[in-house]
Amino acid sequence: MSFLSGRHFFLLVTLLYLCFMNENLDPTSDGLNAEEFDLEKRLRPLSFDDFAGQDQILENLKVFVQAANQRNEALDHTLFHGPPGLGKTTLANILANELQVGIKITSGPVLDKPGDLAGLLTNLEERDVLFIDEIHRLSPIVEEYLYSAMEDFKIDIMIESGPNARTVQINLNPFTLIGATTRSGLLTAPMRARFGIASRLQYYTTELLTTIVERSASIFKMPISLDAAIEIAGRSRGTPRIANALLRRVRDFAQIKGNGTIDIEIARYALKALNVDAHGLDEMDNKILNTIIDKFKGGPVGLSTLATAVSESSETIEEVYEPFLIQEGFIMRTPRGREVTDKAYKHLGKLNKNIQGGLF
Ligand SMILES: Nc1ncnc2c1ncn2[C@@H]1O[C@H](COP(=O)(O)OP(=O)(O)OP(=O)(O)O)[C@@H](O)[C@H]1O
Ligand SMILES: [Mg+2]
Repeated sequence: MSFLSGRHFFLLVTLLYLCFMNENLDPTSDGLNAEEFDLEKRLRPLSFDDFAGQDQILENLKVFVQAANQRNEALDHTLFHGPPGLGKTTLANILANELQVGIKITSGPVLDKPGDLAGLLTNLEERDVLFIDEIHRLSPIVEEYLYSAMEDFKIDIMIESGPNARTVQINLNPFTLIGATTRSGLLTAPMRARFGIASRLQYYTTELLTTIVERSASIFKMPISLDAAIEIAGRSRGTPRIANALLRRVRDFAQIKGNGTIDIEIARYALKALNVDAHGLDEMDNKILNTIIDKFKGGPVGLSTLATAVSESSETIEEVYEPFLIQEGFIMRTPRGREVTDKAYKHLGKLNKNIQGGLF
């Protein structure tokens, strides 16, 4: 037994610990309860073919996956960024499926020590995917630890403690890191540079969301008319997650107050009862528009002033809320700041005093 010296024993224990450590996997990282999580899972597309929209991104990914499969190599590290609910987590899972490899899922805030990350990394098999959600929230020390793993597929682990402490380098299986973030502006430059593939997801058109609503309804075995699907899609803020959530609620109304079919009447009735905005704008969207109009005379107002006024961070406004409001023509970005459009006044039923002033 002389080969099992104290040092070797310590190393063995460390490795065993790393192998059995799974607590950082966080399947419900989107913060849903168990039932909603289960429904969400059933609706989540599993292959490229099930995934609607984001055509350019998908076309490229198909090529990269096919090439990696042919060469039997790990796919290059991939970053998905864009507002919540547009399909970043879904695409990470699809990539693992299409690569026919395993996926381990974790998120930035959960990994607070390099040891947590080491546990996940040493458990990856060749070509596996490690998905890190909210990757902008990794602590600097964990992030730095990730660099050599991503670049050279090597990590250093510390063995023993006190005066005998030393590091041992471990080779990892080649793997693919998939990162997702709603706040790409907060990613550090070295982190960003380590992703060979980076894609920004866009909001969905009403047509695309209509097909997503129809697909989800058929998974629920719930008959739905085309006009009802369009109505739900049009109020979903360009976001599949919201479309599916609205569909689930409308389905409840159809089951209890209707005849089990989703037609335009029950869809309108339900959406009214749910207080869903005609354009699908949410509370913060409306707060932003109201604030620019009421406190800043319609703008222009600087981003940080606006952020303070609505008690939200500038980055969140810029990366989560503003893109949709700009795309839908409710606000404009001017060199002097953010300005609401006439469409915003009309939407909120407010008088545009700037135009009135010019008339008299
Ligand atoms: N292109 C799509 N086609 C069909 N369904 C989609 C598509 N994109 C997203 N979905 C649906 O929307 C839900 C939310 O998507 P997902 O969880 O991938 O968003 P996300 O970008 O990871 O959001 P977050 O930033 O909040 O984590 C999925 O469960 C899936 O059902
Ligand atoms: Mg996600």
